Amino acid sequence: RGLLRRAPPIDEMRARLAAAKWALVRDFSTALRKDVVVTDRATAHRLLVRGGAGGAFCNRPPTSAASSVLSRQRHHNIGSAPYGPLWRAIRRNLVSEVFHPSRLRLHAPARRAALRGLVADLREQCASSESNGGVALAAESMHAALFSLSAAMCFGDNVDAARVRAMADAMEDLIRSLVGLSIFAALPALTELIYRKKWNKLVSLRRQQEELYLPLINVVRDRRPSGEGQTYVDTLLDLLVADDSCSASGGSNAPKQRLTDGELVGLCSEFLGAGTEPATAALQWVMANLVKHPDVQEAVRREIDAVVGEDAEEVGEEELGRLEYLHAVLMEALRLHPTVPSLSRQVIPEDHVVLDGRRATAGTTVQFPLERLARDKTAWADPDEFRPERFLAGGEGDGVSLVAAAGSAGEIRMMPFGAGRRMCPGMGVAMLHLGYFVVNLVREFQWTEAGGNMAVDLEAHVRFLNVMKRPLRARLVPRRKTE
Ligand code: HEM
Repeated sequence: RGLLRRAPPIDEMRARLAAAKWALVRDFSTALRKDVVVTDRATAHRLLVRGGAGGAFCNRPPTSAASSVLSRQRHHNIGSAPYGPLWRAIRRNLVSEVFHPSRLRLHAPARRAALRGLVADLREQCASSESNGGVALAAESMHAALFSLSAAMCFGDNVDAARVRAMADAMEDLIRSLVGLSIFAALPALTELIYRKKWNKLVSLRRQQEELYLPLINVVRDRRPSGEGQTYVDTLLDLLVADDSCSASGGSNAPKQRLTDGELVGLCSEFLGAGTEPATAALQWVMANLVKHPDVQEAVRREIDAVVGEDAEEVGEEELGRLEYLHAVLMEALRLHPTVPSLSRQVIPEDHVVLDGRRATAGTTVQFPLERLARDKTAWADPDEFRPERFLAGGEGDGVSLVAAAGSAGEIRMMPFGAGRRMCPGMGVAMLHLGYFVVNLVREFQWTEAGGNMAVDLEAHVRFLNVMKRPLRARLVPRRKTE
């Protein structure tokens, strides 16, 4: 009886057992992985841009994307696919069919609708919170706006708002679960057996995605072939891909087939997640820095008034190329707060990767920590300071390109979108969305610091992404009258 009384309650014992089991699995996998971290800018350039002599040094370690994990690394999206014909086909489709400038222009109405929705939402929050000084939950509103934009580009702009919200919630749930799931990528069979609960959770999240996405995919399928497809799903339905297992080279003789429903769901999930999450984090970092630096915020406004004029209804996306100071602000925020914390590549037998004078063995994972590389004292003066002027003509960052291979003189000074063949294919559209939202949000509102636990805190929370530890809240004062 005494023993029973002293024993912790059964739930607590279960929790302790689960924690011990988890720690064991995590340690086991860490012990198996061979990680090298590259912090030298010239080495990063040599490896990422020039590749591993012989091979391309273009593979990632197994990822925790749901499709890949649940299929034991057999089904892939762009980010998880091994370097080969499948990756080439689905990446080329995204870059040249969806993100080609002529196609991107077709989504201008969706961008305008997302911006208008965001501005209206922020105005309403200001009005209803007037008693506490117009503090707005900016982070949540930005996420909703960017997610609805990604959903419109993926499925079309007629998806009802409730379903868009359900997809956004499901994505949030998935990302929260992914944080603890890298273990599934490393040791799928073992963890499926002993970490049943997490596995089942992933299965149910994936099922939820299928229930949400497949009816929308079928709507697109049913209305074809009438007219030019404009959505991501349209392009995927047209796509024929070679099976990686049939053709290592991707030659034209390899049999080609349409994507399965499972693959379509995985690719849509990647499009919505990769298209929304890092961009929302980046938008928050930019606006947070503008709250902390009212002089910079004012300078952005002066540039808008000079270039676009005070009376224009909005700053159109075609004006962004003329806003040099705005560009400098975006570059500086991306340098200081790269929203993807680290790039990773995995050495395969064909790669000849030399590190510290020795050839890295196949299986070695090479990490490139982005913030550390971009805050290198030997590359930037006062690297931790937010100073957009450094990117203006004559500044130390003048000419630094986001395509790290271009104009980088054999070293990498920043690469928030990665580098080499696997760099982010969404860079152009991400910069368009960031510029368009920032410039119009600055024009519509005066952004100032809220007090207490609503104050802007630039501390980062680095897990899956590098996000603000305290989501952005700000006191907003509308600057323009509504009609
Ligand atoms: C501010 C926004 C964004 C940031 C900071 C960002 C950053 C990155 C980074 C650092 C990588 C890894 C690159 C490498 O390994 O060299 C990446 C990959 C990727 N990103 Fe983005 N990204 C953003 C927006 C987008 C958007 C809008 C999309 C569109 C759907 C997108 C789709 C992807 C995909 C598919 C990959 C994998 C590429 C591959 O493996 O070939 N990203 N992104």
